[in-house]
Amino acid sequence: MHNALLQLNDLSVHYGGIQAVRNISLSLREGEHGTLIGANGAGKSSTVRAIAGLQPYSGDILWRGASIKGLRPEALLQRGIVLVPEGRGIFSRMTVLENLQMGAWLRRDAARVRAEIAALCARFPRLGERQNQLAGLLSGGEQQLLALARAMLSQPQLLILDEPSMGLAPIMVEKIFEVIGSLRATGITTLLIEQNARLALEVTDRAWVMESGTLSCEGRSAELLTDDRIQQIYLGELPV
Ligand SMILES: Nc1ncnc2c1ncn2[C@@H]1O[C@H](COP(=O)(O)OP(=O)(O)OP(=O)(O)O)[C@@H](O)[C@H]1O
Repeated sequence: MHNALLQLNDLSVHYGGIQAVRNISLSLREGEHGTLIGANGAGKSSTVRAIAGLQPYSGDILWRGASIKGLRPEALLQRGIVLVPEGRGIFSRMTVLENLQMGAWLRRDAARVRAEIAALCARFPRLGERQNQLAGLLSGGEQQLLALARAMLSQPQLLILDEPSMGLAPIMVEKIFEVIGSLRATGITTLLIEQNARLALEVTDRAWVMESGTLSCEGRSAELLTDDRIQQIYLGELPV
């Protein structure tokens, strides 16, 4: 497809004899917000780990039309491909501030980074107030905010979020989704994996449904929200 920022061509991921992802192809345009939904074990995390260079794969992944197969995670980060992994990947024995600084480790514009950290601490006062505390002492929701703020400091062009609401209280899920929704105004392309399919479909443009390693359905998120089969299986709305 023309103008694709990211394109997966026949992507497969194996773990020994287990094939977790089976020849999937999809593309995401610049500025678009996509979501991968599906049951546990469908292959969503394996797919995004492959995109971020954390998982060997067969098939090909193109970034702005050129293959990025075999590139290390740092090289992909330099291109702007940033993954906030399931479980957040916070450095729990480092302070909140040190975690934020880690997000900018490839950057050379120190003054700008300091200004962006100050702005993020003002935007998320819970982080600002706890700058010098160990990140491991934050609540789950605060850690997720920290993971999002740290990812923003890496200047992502594609921000991949793997289960950002996992294990969070409803009030924090709301807050996290407010932040994810606000990314729409930034021009950053996003790819979201989320158990809460309704929320995921509400904040994205395009969706792919994964089942047993394959893509069983794709379409505009707004259309999938009203699709009977999707409603029954993924939105918990059983027919009467
Ligand atoms: N490191 C691994 N070694 C062996 N099998 C794995 C490994 N990681 C994942 N799998 C298997 O690959 C399949 C896909 O897992 P994956 O985590 O990609 O799915 P998922 O859709 O992200 O599910 P979840 O929401 O549970 O994370 C599952 O059958 C899983 O058990």
